[in-house]
Amino acid sequence: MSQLRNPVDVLLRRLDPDVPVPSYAHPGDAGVDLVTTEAAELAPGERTVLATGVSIALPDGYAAFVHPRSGLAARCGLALVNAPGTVDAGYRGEIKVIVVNLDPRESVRFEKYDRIAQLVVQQVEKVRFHEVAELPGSARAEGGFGSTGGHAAVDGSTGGNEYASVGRDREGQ
Ligand SMILES: O=c1ccn([C@H]2C[C@H](O)[C@@H](COP(=O)(O)OP(=O)(O)OP(=O)(O)O)O2)c(=O)[nH]1
Ligand SMILES: [Mg+2]
Repeated sequence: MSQLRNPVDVLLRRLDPDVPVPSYAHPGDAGVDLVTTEAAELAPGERTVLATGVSIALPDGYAAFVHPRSGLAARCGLALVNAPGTVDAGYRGEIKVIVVNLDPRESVRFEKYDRIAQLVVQQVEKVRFHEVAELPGSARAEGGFGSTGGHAAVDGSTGGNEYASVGRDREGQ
């Protein structure tokens, strides 16, 4: 693998000596894979919290985000309940992955040290909130939750149509 450009140094502790130190599979990758230290089987609809065997100390101003692996999502219907999970810079505990089997029929089985998620480290801004009585205007104003059209509103109404489907996004164009 070629050298990474200006990598950020992150201290990592292995809580299980057989867990690999996470590394990028390709130089341009955004995430490093995390493994699980426990075998598990998830029935359809079942969720569990899996240990990864690592804890980290991120520099201040950074956070790590636990993202799903798309291969597992596509093949097994595996999702992360809280995707993306947020690992705070000050968190020193073991990184955990909250998985759910969204497949309606098949169980998902993990063996020890299977790669189950990926960790993306990013810089995060800190903000100061200033309370005001009125916010400045904008083109979007308060429009949201489907205000640009093409799908059902969140209140359950279908905007005058008898059905709601993602396909209406295409039909409306
Ligand atoms: O997928 C995740 C999400 C979070 N965490 C850890 C790191 C994070 O710093 C801590 C707290 O996460 P979060 O703030 O999302 O959870 P909370 O329910 O708000 O807990 P807390 O009250 O401790 O902030 O839990 C994980 O290991 N995996
Ligand atoms: Mg929190």
